[in-house]
Amino acid sequence: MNNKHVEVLPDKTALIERARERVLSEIRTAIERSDRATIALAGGGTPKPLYEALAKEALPWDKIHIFWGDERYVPPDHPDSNQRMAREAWLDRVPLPPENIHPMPTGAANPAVDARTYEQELQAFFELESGTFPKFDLILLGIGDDAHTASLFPGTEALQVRDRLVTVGNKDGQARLTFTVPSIDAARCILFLVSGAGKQEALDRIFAPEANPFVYPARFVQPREGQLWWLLDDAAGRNLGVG
Ligand SMILES: O=C1O[C@H](COP(=O)(O)O)[C@@H](O)[C@H](O)[C@H]1O
Repeated sequence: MNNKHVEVLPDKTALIERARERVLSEIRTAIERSDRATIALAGGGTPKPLYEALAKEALPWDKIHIFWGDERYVPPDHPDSNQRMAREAWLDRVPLPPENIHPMPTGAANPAVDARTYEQELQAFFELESGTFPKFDLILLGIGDDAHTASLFPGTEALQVRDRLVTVGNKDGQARLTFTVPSIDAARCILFLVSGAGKQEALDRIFAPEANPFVYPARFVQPREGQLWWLLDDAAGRNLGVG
């Protein structure tokens, strides 16, 4: 796959700085191409300093639309909410028009209903024909120690869903909302951020020539036409033999 780029940065500070550069470049390119930039965010701890760095940028915020690639099934003010983290670290600190923020809904008391609602929002926003997937300008992703990405967890039904944009993920019996594999793979650019020794083993399996993607779900991420970036810090990526 010649659209795959892997970089190992010396430490987390360098990783975040490189990610900031890449995100700004993708935003610039998208706005030049279509006068708007569509970005789907990751949750978890790794991207938080990136979001804090982006909050300091002067950008054409009215042209930037923010979505999420996955969400914990909790209210938006819950400490585990991916939306809450991104709002606190970034979105609430910049003049983004409220209508440019497109959180995953979690209020229906039924994750399948909320997944369907978000799917419809994406279909309307991207003006999608039935059976097609949105081309996000950028999808940010992380991985867990178990090689999950977004909320696509090992051995779960969500991994098999190919006819939906958004589905219900399952982390140890707890519902999540998540982009499906084809929704991720349709993006123009996918940027993984991975930090820390705890991710080393998972990365080794994700990058191995052969391993079961149902066990190591991040292996499913293989964009059809878009660019795939893996930015790793040394603690995570030192076994991979990448310069
Ligand atoms: O639960 C999640 O975990 C992954 C990885 O999170 P991290 O804390 O190890 O950075 C994240 O990418 C995903 O969006 C999130 O919901």
